[in-house]
Amino acid sequence: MTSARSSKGISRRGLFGAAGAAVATGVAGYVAHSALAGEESQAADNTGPVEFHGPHQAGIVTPAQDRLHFATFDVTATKRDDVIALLKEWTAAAALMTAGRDIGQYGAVNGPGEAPPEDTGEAVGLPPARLTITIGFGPSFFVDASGNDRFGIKAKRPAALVDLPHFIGDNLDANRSGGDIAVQACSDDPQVAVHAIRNLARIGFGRAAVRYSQLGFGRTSSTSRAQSTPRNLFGFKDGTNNLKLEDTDKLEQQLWVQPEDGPDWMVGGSYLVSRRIRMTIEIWDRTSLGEQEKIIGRGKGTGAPLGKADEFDTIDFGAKNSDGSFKVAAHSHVRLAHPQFNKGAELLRRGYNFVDGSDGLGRLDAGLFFLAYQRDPRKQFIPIQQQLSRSDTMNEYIRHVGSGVFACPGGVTPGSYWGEKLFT
Ligand SMILES: C=CC1=C(C)c2cc3[nH]c(cc4nc(cc5[nH]c(cc1n2)c(C)c5CCC(=O)O)C(CCC(=O)O)=C4C)c(C)c3C=C
Ligand SMILES: [Fe+2]
Repeated sequence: MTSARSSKGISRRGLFGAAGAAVATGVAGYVAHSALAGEESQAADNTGPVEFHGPHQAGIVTPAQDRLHFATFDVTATKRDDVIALLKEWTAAAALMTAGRDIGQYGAVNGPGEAPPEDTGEAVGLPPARLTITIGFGPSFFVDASGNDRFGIKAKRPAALVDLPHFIGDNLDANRSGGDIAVQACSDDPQVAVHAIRNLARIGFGRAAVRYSQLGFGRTSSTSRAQSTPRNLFGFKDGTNNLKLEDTDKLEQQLWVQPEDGPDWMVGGSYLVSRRIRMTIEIWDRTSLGEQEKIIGRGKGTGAPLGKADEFDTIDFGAKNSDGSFKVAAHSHVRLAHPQFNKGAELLRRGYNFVDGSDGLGRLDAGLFFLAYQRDPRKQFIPIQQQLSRSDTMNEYIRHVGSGVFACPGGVTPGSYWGEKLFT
């Protein structure tokens, strides 16, 4: 694997340049459509690359892209050196793919005719479309089920990387939970995100096997104030009161692992909790508008807190209706999840809508693939979810069916590889 393409090779970006006029027309059409709909227009150009290297991994505060392909891997290699080699190869491939290039020396179409191509090819001609690839290590990467040190890194397992406890109502499928390594690929083009996971899986053959993967087709949060707030499958704006990349001080307090937290290899990193949350949307769709708004605690049209007019108005948790009940109900989702009732804890939510066909009983297998980054899950996701699982009136309409927790190290510098500090 080389970082430079061969003189024979054609980069995807090169091909994209040739097709630039057609794509530009598409972008212009999209903006015009948005303006007609009265919506805030998205970033003007979602086709370009996102820098892979930096102090933090891309794909966390990066303005949330529209598409997700998430996968977890079980490491089948048993030797430490094989794992390191895999991480090096994955890092090199991720750097190329996020730059919009084929992987390998010869890419998809320029290699010898006798060998399988190094790159699977379905992204040839596509722009990078803001592809980010983010990696995290699960508890099982450090120790096996018997507590044995798998790769000589047991002592480096962060205290914050706890196994998540059982929450009331959990109905977890082991085949959609856990995993030694998680990879989150996000892009504004679904084929680019799928290509990324597929090629990492291909590189991993014989050393790491896909445990499960999840496609997401629409973001359910905004991670920048420049983005409009999208809607989840309940039809509500989701991501209004999220941590945003502009909140730099808060990100240090709530998102990024600090030197005093340790371990060293996690400084500048963050912990990811993933939850596959099935939504019983057929039942939700028969629930009155008033009840839906009471459950969430916000208006369905505006996204404003109940009793307020605008989406970003401050929530008044003391405001009451004439019957003495709280305008933002005592067991509403936003009240129970708000930092005011969680010792100040916040999350950077980065989830996606999913519909994976139907379940054989005429119900859509649909929901929210919840992804949340944080500085310490023991102080953030766990207590918030304990409170939600006990009292949230939304629980009647959702079921947590998959789960994972991963330590995502700090950013990659040129010449280093994902998790290098964990192995040195
Ligand atoms: C444990 C954390 C959370 C889970 C699990 C969760 C699931 C979940 N949420 C929605 C829809 C909405 N959530 C909203 C706000 C919100 N949710 C959480 C946490 C979890 N949600 C937080 C911390 C917040 C912010 C609360 C606040 O500070 O005001 C909203 C309102 C809009 C917004 O602020 O984003 C909606 C809508 C669904 C459908 C869901 C599971 C399927
Ligand atoms: Fe929520």
